Amino acid sequence: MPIFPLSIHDLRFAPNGREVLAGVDLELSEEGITLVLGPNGAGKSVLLRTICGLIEPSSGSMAWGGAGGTRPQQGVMMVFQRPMMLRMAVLDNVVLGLKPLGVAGAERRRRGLEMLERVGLADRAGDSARQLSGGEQQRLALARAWLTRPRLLLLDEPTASLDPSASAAVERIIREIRTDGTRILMVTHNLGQATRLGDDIVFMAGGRVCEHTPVRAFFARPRSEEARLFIQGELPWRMRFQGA
Ligand SMILES: Nc1ncnc2c1ncn2[C@@H]1O[C@H](COP(=O)(O)OP(=O)(O)OP(=O)(O)O)[C@@H](O)[C@H]1O
Repeated sequence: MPIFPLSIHDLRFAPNGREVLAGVDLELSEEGITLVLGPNGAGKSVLLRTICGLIEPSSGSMAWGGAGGTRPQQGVMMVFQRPMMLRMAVLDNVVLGLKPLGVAGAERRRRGLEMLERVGLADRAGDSARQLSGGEQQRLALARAWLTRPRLLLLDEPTASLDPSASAAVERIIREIRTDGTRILMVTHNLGQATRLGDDIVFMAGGRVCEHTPVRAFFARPRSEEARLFIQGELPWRMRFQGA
């Protein structure tokens, strides 16, 4: 079932009447890494969760694979800032997504071990996943998603609590996943990371997409006033004073 282009139009989410998504318009084509930037509370995580199907929007439309297309049953995965680790071994955790795809036990194990090798966790296959460090758990979570060969991978601040070397390892894996053909939409607060990884930037503020711009142009000449202030480090203050 086709996933791209994904066309999001006037998407709103207003729990208890408070607009968290206030009319998001966004078009995602087939390739690349799109970074979602914006101040705290802009609605970045909610947007990713809505795309993933974890949040039901109040109104608006998402057309998958062209006009009228509905959400595909498979092919969209999300990895969170604090990934979920079941009380099982690393290998059992990494192959979790293969069973619903009908992959048999021995083949699951083979693919799982191969994947752990790719993310540098092969020697930890038999350890308890919950004993891994934060960076190792994030690599495991990415490996688990990657193993299902998603067409679209949603990443919500995957390096937020990691040190620079663990972040660099995660960034390397994200690049490889992209090279492997997965479209990535990722939230980050790290502007350096955005320039290292991103092809384009979606900038959000106040529950809206203010602009969607190629990464170089975004940092050289942001089109929206909100993005300009954000890059200068001023947006959260202005929004507070304006009561936004
Ligand atoms: N499931 C939900 N139901 C109702 N409100 C929610 C839900 N999830 C988040 N919110 C609210 O939506 C607003 C935006 O939250 P969101 O987590 O999307 O912001 P964000 O841009 O990701 O911010 P941050 O950078 O701090 O993570 C917040 O006020 C939050 O409390």
